[in-house]
Amino acid sequence: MIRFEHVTKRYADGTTAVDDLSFEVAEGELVTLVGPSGCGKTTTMKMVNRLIEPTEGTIFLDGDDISAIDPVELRRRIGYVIQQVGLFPHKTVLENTATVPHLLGWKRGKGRARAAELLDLVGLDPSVYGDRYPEQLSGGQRQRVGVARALAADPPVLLMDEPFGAVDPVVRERLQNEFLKLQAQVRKTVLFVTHDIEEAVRLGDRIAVYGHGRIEQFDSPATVLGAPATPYVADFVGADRGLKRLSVTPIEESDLDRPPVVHLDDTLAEATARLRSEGARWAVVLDGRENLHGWIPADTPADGTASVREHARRMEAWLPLGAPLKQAFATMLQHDAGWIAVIDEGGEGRFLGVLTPARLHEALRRSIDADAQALPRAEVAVETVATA
Ligand SMILES: Nc1ncnc2c1ncn2[C@@H]1O[C@H](COP(=O)(O)OP(=O)(O)OP(=O)(O)O)[C@@H](O)[C@H]1O
Repeated sequence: MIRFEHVTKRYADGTTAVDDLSFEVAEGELVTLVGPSGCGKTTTMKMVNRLIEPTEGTIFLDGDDISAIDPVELRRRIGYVIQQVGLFPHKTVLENTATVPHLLGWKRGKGRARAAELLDLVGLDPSVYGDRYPEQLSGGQRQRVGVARALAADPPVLLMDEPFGAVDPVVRERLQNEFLKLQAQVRKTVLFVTHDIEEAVRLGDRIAVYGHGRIEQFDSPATVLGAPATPYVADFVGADRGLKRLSVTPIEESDLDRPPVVHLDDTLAEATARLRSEGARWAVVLDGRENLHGWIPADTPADGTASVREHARRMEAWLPLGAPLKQAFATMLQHDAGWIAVIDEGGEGRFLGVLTPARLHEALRRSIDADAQALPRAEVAVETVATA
């Protein structure tokens, strides 16, 4: 979709910002460009929409050499989001979002309808925010308008230059999550510039780690973290890359423990007697369709006729299979839970098992070793020290 072939950019003062760069971004792929300040990320990005012209080499968009495409026509195919959102202060949020459809000569009604749809998509209710002016929004809300505006003409390609750089870490993480959900729906081809390795790892399908004017490594987040190609990359991703891996390592079925299970309609006396005989302190409670309901402690006092249903406790700490280990860890902390329930990814809610801190640790170590040994994670044996 976007292809760089031997692209070099030398500025008039002799600075080589980009040096013989070749890489490709596939359709629907999100590639993050990450590296320290001044390494050529923005220059790379601006060459794609011809805000900057390369000194040498060729850039292709969908197979077309962009130097042969009229820049105005080219920019219609490319949404652009930057850190200083650049909203028009005297226009409302809805008008700002409809800017590009307006420029494209869409009928006013159609442009506004599209703008309202997009505001909704980025989590801003158009009936609440549509008539506000940019100064009446928070920084995070302004960034969302910037994203909505870039998507308004439905361009196949999005260029995003530190779009979440100006907001605090909490809002930033929320915007990143929202953007990932949005991207899962719209599947644009995205080049995303950031100097934050955490952000690059969370968002990118692949990451291009920049050194000076060159790409040092172009790989999946897990590979960049697990097997940095050069000492420079290892240094850039940092000594805590084991921790960062938490965000890119999904919960797999083989990571789960299978504790005792009881059902809502079981009698309490039978259920607790069984748990005690198995030496279990608690059990997961499922409904008739094997979906997660909650949990019950083995020492729940049983009076004659009660069923599990009346004494089961709701389980708030759960995640779908495939969620990153980091989220599992955060969920444990948030709910002060010694384990979390893991359910079917498909959204049916079928209970699969539980993840404990020990198993989480093991999954992380296995994931790191798997990369080093180029093996699937489930096949890696790790030695663990028994704590019980
Ligand atoms: N117009 C210009 N004239 C001369 N040199 C420039 C110009 N624009 C950028 N540079 C230089 O080119 C190099 C790459 O700049 P670029 O903006 O692409 O880096 P970056 O990786 O995006 O940095 P940052 O993260 O700080 O935005 C830097 O050394 C910069 O000083």
